Amino acid sequence: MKLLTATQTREADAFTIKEEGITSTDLMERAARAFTCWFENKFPPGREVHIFCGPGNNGGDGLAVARLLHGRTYTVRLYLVGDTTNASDDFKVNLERLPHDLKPTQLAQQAAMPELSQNVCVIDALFGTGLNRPVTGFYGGVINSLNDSGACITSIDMPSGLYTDSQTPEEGAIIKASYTISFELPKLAFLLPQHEEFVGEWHVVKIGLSQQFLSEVRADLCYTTREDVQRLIRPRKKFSHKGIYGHALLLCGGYGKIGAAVLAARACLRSGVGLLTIQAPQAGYIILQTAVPEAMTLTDKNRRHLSELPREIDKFDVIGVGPGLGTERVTKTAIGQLLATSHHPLVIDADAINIIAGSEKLKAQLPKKKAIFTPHPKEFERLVGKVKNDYDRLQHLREFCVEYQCYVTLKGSHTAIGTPEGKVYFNSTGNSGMATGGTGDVLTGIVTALVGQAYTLEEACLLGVYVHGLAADLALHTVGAISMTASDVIDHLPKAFLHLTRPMP
Ligand SMILES: NC(=O)C1=CN([C@@H]2O[C@H](COP(=O)(O)OP(=O)(O)OC[C@H]3O[C@@H](n4cnc5c(N)ncnc54)[C@H](O)[C@@H]3O)[C@@H](O)[C@H]2O)[C@@H](O)CC1
Ligand SMILES: [K+]
Repeated sequence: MKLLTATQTREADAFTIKEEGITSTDLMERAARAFTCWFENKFPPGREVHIFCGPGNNGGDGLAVARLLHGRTYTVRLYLVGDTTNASDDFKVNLERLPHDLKPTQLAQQAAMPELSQNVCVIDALFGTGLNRPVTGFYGGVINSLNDSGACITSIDMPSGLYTDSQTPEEGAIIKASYTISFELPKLAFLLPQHEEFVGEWHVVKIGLSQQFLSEVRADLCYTTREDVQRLIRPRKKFSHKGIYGHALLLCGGYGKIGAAVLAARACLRSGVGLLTIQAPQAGYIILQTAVPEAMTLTDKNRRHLSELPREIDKFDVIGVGPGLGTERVTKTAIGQLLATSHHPLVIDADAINIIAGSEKLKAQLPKKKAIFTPHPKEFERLVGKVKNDYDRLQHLREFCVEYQCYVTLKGSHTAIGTPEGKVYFNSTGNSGMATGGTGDVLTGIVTALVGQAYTLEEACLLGVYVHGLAADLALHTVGAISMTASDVIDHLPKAFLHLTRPMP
């Protein structure tokens, strides 16, 4: 699914209106109905609902929603905020359409703000995608009062004051919504961690924007949905054998962190790899042979740390490297050797990222279009330097992927996958239970297995990250977020793959 900018959203609206031969007021009515339908399912009738409308079409939505909720036994209080004499045309049409027994209150100064108790619902229809400057002055004061009221705020389309696809200036006030109901598609702003307190829980409601426009519009940012990844999965063939599904090598584990190798290996095996070999320091031999009997284990000459590469390295289809390695000198040398000599696709995680991040020479040796980095935000900063905010991080992500012609899965609540072409895909699965040690090692194992099975690197990133989050979402039902461990995520991989290979409901 593509993510559109505010400008593209306006174009999509206009295209739809033209294509269907409807008026913009008709489209607004559709949006208002879709919002109202969500609202009615969430909040039982009889609730007191205070709706605050700004001067644009977002305010127009608010007026139409007020009319619809008023007709459905909610107690509606309606406020027109600021100067609405130059309001948008559709705002004016919907103002006219208000029933006689629903009289709006004009709010022109801060002192007129109503007292709101904590148990009322507030609908925020001040500004949507048409915001073109930071919200200050009177409107800023209104936003701050709404935030301070403690009432449950539901925002129409956007939390008012938040920019849709760029950094909101510091001085701008922003609504802190409990819920944000977005029309047709999510917005980039929803996917960035720094906006959590403003966006709250977000949902998308469909308003029937033109499918032709959406399929033809150029977008470098996407949001990966179940349909997107289901299209990628290749069913296994009846006459297949283990040789077809790739031989993966994991260079993982160090003294005290052999568990990381166990997790990566178990996840790799649960993700369909044909054969798996692990090269680990001697300290890991018995542990790995016992914990992961399906994998072959090669022992390093070093007792505690990785210090060498396997002799027959050419026979492997993919190499996953990093979890639990440590950054000893011998290990740095081995990683240097790997980048200097091997031509394999590489999945690079944890300490392997840290080692490469510290050396321009190693970065320059990265094989073009053959490396996938799987950093968490701190590891990513080691690669690219300190970032100022989430938009800056995204910019660095795109630049790094283009410069080094590599893939990066930047882990987070909506893991962002950067490609050598400068595209970014945001993931849609996963939950806070994954914020625990070892889940990254699991991702390394999954992505390594998929590359081994000859998925393209982009496909392996998209599918791997999605299925990793999906397994955690399924684990949520049995173990919950607090108790979830990395092993629980592995244990739910079979269900996750089953889920994806079943037809859509
Ligand atoms: N265009 C369409 O056909 C549709 C639009 N829809 C709604 O329309 C919204 C976009 O509407 P608009 O483009 O009219 O924009 P908005 O309603 O988001 O805001 C535009 C108005 O706010 C003013 N404004 C912007 N920034 C301000 C600031 N910082 N302080 C004070 N005033 C400020 C502008 O001068 C303008 O009057 C969407 O978010 C959505 O809610 C939906 O009804 C679906 C259909
Ligand atoms: K809004």
